[in-house]
Amino acid sequence: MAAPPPSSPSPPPAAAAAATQQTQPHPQTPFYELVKGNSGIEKVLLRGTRGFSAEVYLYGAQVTSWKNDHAEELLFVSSKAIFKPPKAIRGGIPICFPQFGTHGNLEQHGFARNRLWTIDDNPPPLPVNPAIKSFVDLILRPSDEDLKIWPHSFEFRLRVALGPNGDLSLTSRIRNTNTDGRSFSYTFAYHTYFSVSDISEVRVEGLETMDYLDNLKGKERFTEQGDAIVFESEIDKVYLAAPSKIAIIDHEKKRTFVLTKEGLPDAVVWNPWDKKAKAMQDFGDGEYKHMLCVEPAAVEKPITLKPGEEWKGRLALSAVPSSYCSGQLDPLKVLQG
Ligand SMILES: O=P(O)(O)OC[C@H]1O[C@@H](O)[C@H](O)[C@@H](O)[C@@H]1O
Repeated sequence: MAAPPPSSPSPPPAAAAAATQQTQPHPQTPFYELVKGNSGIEKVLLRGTRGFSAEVYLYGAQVTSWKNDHAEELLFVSSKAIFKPPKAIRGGIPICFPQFGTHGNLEQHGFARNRLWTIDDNPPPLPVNPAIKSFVDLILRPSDEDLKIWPHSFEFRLRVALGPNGDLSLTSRIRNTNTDGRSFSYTFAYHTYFSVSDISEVRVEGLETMDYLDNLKGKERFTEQGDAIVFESEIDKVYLAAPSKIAIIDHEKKRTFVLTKEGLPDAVVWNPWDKKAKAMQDFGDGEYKHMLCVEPAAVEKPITLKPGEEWKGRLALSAVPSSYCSGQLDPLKVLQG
């Protein structure tokens, strides 16, 4: 379903004003295409200017592709990913809601990532950059089965937008629609899998000196020491109160990913490394070398919403050439370009 291009017939003068209103693209008019993806599941294609593109599966509202103007894939999706329930798709940007990881009694990472979302063609207005022409709004409401495992009524709206410079943004709006007066609490993450040339050539800046919970050590709290984060073995850490900008610098590709997060205090960093990779059915043995998850999240302090309240959490991603000399620049200057 592609949004119609603005047409320009010559209506009679009296009808001209009304016709213009109907045919001019409103800034909120979504420009996307709906096509069949793997396993026959529908996916949304977003196409930006200069060849930028992104894909979003209705299954999990999961972004599975984000390409730059050279058609290079910027996100990692496993060659063994399974595109059907009940598994979440291994790669892209799964959404963890209403639980991150094992921080609660639900299945790992909650159920939003393995539910079928629908397109919301009439979402409540969201302030939008008028330069953004390619976006889609998706919505998830709980089914009767979901209400049995998490007895709360909610509306989860996700907007995925492709900016004029190829930036990708995800805006989540979660509303408590309980009619019995009850609040609910949840944890959340954008479980973003970045594609990297070689994990040993990658560093993450912005998280140094942060406190973190180490999932490999029973969620014990530690403080990161020293410089930027580099990778030599399995990592599974939840950095607490992380800055709003984090950079992933891929030296071999000469590419820097810049993540900007709002409403999401924490950031999870995960790479399974060789042993865990082998144990995962939907992940290739050597694929850990070519991916890194950096996941803007709200983990340590769950978010609580009273009935009628809405929360917003946003992630913006950009991929820029790194004109970066290791250790010689202030990371903040790198982040600000
Ligand atoms: O295999 P899953 O459920 O997608 O989870 C993958 C990983 O996701 C990370 O976010 C968690 O911190 C890890 O503990 C977990 O192993």
